Amino acid sequence: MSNTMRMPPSKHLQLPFRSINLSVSPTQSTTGDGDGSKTEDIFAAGIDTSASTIEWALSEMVRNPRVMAKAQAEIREAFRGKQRIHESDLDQLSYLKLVIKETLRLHVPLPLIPRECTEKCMIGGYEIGVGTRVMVNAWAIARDPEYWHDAERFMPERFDGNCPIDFRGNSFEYLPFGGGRRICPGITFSLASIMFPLALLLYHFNWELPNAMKPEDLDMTEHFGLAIERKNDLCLIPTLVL
Ligand code: HEM
Repeated sequence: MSNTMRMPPSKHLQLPFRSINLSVSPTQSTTGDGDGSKTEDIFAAGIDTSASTIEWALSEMVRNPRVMAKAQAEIREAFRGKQRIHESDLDQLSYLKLVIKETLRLHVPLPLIPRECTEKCMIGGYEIGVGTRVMVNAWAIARDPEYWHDAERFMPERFDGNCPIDFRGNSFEYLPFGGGRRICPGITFSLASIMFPLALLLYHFNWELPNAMKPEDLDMTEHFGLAIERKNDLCLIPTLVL
C-alpha cells in the first residue's frame, strides 16, 4: 500500500449489484443481459471522455507548473532530437502516465456508474431492494479524504513506486473506467489517444496563461454533460520550442 493513502473497505462495488448499460441509445435494452454496444455508443463513450481528459490534464499542469516542468523534462529527454514521435516511444514516459492517472482521479469523465441491485442489501442505513437502480459515484469516491491523502491536491506522485492502485476495476477507490463485467472496453485505446497528443503538445510547445494570470486563478469549474468537461474553454498561449 502506498504511504499516501489507505485502501477502502471495498464497500462500493462488492455489493450485490450487476452492471447495466450506459447506452444512451433508445433502442437498446438497459438490463445488461448480454446486449452489446453499438458503434454510436463506442464513439459517444470514446470521444468526449478522452478529449476532456487531455484538457483537464493540461489545466492541472498549468495550475501546477512543477508538474508541467517535470513532464516536459521527461518527454524532451526521451524524444531528444526526434522529429517524428511514434506510439511505441510513449512507453518511456512513466511520469506522464502518472499525470494521466492523477487527472483521471480528480476529473473522472463519467462520474456515475449505473448498477442494478441483485440482492436485498443495506447502504448507509437504507434497505435497497432487488432490481433497484443505484449509481456508484466514482467522482466522489476518487476525492474522498477517507481514501486519499490531500484528496483535492493534484499530485501525480501519489501513484508512484509501490502504489498498487490501478484503473482496471480492482481498486474500489479509483474507478475512472468502472469495474466488473461492463468495465470500459476502451481503456487501452483511450490511454494511447490521451497520451499521444498530450506528449506532443508538451514536447513541441511551452504553455502560458494569458494576461499575466496566476496559475491558481485558472477557473476549474466543471460542466456536467456526456462527460464532465471544463465549463469554460481553456485558453493558453503556446510557444513553439522544437
Ligand atoms: C478517458 C477515457 C474513458 C473513460 C474514463 C471511460 C469510462 C467508462 C466507464 C466508467 C464506463 C462504464 C463502465 C462500467 O459500467 O463499469 C465505460 C463504458 C464503455 N466505454 Fe469507456 N471510457 C473511456 C474511453 C473509451 C473509449 C476510447 C472507448 C471506445 C473506443 C470506450 C468505449 C466504451 C464502451 C463501448 C462502454 C460500454 C461497455 C458496456 O456497457 O459493456 N470508452 N467507459
